[in-house]
Amino acid sequence: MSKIKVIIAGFKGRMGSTAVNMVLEQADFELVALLDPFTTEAEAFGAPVFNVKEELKDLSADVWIDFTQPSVAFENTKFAIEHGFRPAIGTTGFTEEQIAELIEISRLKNLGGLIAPNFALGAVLLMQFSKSAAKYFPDVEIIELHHDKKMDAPSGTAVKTAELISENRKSHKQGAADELETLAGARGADVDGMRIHSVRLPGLVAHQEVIFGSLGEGLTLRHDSYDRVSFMTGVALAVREVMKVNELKYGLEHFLDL
Ligand SMILES: NC(=O)C1=CN([C@@H]2O[C@H](COP(=O)(O)OP(=O)(O)OC[C@H]3O[C@@H](n4cnc5c(N)ncnc54)[C@H](O)[C@@H]3O)[C@@H](O)[C@H]2O)C=CC1
Ligand SMILES: O=C(O)C1=N[C@H](C(=O)O)C[C@H](O)C1
Repeated sequence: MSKIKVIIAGFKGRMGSTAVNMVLEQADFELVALLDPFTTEAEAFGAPVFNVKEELKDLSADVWIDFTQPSVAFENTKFAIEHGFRPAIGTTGFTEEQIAELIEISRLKNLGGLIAPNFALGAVLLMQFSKSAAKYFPDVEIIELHHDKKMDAPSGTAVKTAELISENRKSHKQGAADELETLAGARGADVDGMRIHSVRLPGLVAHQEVIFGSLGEGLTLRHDSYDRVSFMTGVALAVREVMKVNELKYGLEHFLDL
């Protein structure tokens, strides 16, 4: 059987370098190219290194893994789809409109792919459990906690969690009707009246709590990524699964039996 040929964009970064190790460990994957603007290497890990994506346009490859940064993620994904590379995107910061546009382009191209705000299986379960709990606990706040080099806030995971909760929660403003913020931002970001709070501290990796409150009871769901290796089972799964579908999906749950 032929191997799945993989490109990694952002390979010098925290996630990209972890993904390189994962790809090299898979017998059915072949690393065919690496992309990162901030390196002078011509080759690394047996694969050619590129600094700009346009240099990859004639390459023969199956999957484009992307762990870059929010400001380039949309253009990278569009480029991958337009050149026949199935995207497996971990980079966050997409708008709803951008995701809809990319899905549309993937359908026109009949090309599978995935944008996954979180590849950790435990985080995907946390999001699904939160969606279920919201049916019975409509009052909820999301606290996401990350390392202090993170560029975007709120996290992609928190946004996706809020979207899933919204599917089961009637839109309403939480807290006191006459609540007053005496310090701007004290109540966090507002999504349909539920709140997202972003914590950034050295020492953290990626963590999220979803706190539900009701009459005389509370329910707290929490996931912790202590190490970036936590995301790799999901990335490997995505690389294999994007080969089997014909459009871009949003969320790793599309490839899991939940
Ligand atoms: N979906 C998931 O499970 C996870 C997603 N992430 C997301 O992945 C992204 C990367 O995170 P980190 O690795 O921590 O960041 P990082 O800053 O360590 O790495 C980003 C890398 O991308 C490179 N880069 C920047 N522009 C580029 C371009 N145009 N083409 C190719 N490479 C480019 C940078 O030089 C850097 O080496 C973030 O958006 C983060 O939120 C992070 C962890 C898990
Ligand atoms: O930047 C990170 O580190 C992470 N980003 C993703 C997000 O924004 O949700 C996934 C995970 O939380 C780690």
